[in-house]
Amino acid sequence: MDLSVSDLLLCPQLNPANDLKNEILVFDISILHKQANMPTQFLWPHQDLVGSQDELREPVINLEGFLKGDKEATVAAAHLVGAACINHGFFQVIKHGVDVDLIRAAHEHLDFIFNLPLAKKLDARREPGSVYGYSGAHAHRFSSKLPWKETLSFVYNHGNSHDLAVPNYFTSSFGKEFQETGLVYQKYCEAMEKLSLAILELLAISLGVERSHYRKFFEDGSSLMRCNFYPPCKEPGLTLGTGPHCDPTSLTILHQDQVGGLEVFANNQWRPIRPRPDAFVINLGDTFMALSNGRYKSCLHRALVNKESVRRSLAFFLCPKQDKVVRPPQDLIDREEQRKYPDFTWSDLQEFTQKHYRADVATLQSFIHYFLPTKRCN
Ligand SMILES: C=C1C[C@]23C[C@H]1CC[C@H]2[C@]1(C)CCC[C@@](C)(C(=O)O)[C@H]1[C@@H]3C(=O)O
Ligand SMILES: O=C(O)CCC(=O)C(=O)O
Ligand SMILES: [Fe+2]
Repeated sequence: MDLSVSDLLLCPQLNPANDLKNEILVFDISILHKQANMPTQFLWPHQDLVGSQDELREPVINLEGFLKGDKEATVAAAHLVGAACINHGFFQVIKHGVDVDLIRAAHEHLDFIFNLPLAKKLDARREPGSVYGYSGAHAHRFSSKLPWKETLSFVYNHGNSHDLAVPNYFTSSFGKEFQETGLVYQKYCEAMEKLSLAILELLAISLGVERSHYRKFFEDGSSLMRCNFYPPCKEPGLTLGTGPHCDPTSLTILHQDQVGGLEVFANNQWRPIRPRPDAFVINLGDTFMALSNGRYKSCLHRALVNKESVRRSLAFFLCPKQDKVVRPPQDLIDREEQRKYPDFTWSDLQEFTQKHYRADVATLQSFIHYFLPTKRCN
């Protein structure tokens, strides 16, 4: 159900996810590089730009023993995961079992996509209200605080290695010469699904919940894969590659290159994350925070850009099946005094972020406060 303009006007805090007020800017780096000043659409408020050099000392968790079934290693890993998630919802994992050649291929094919002529990329542009497709700075959605990045997002259906949605997306969007790219990302997403379901076991163990509870909740899900391409920027201190936000999704597995720029808000300051070539970055999102009844934190993070080099990251956003009701496990509710969040579906929250609200630091609160009651009225 689309909120009417009057609904949006009644809720001033709602910032329509599509707030275009003037002609659409095209994110064409070959032109933007020649401009003397940063276009105003890319300027961010000072409070979003301040930072520190105090790197976050997040846990870097070795998964080898856990993945081999070692009981002691499993308990130790679950403990480290729990401590990180109570604090800021962010950790890194090493010895994760994902083939290093597959990771390298996923990064190489990312360049094949973003090095295409702009017209070809724009042919695959996201449709309004859809999270899938190519986007240049989200210039077709927003008219201010544009992120200095190009993105490509596509869906991955869990549990079926014969599902051709990913390869078909690439050949239908970019031509049959991208069949290999589609196969690389199909395999990459399968590896992300396997790793995320394993991490969900550690999360369940750390919450004292039946070990397979969350794994079962997500195994028939459809996740979102996103390739991020951050071009160099002449005035990196005036803009952001990705603005401050919590992922509305459940669990994010991110592989970043060695350029650096990812930051997490912890202990009341922005903390740079040191890239590790052998690690995946893991952060919780809003939907998992609700599934933990608020025990674990949705990680507040952002991405900076720099003057010298392109930065690339691969983000796998774990999502449940669209119509699954997001509700904490009963024994967690029984142990807590009260529910922190009402029931909702991922479909409703995703629709909210694509049609009514630009995901930011307060997405879940805004969704529950302004969108759910409206939905319930009909
Ligand atoms: C459900 C989603 C919306 C975004 C992609 C996934 C999970 C992260 C979200 C996002 C990255 C948060 C920051 C703002 C955003 C607009 C972006 O910079 O891309 C968000 C994504 C989106 O709405 O496309
Ligand atoms: O590129 C990064 O390091 C972070 C990107 C991110 O947070 C996102 O795409 O949700
Ligand atoms: Fe994010």
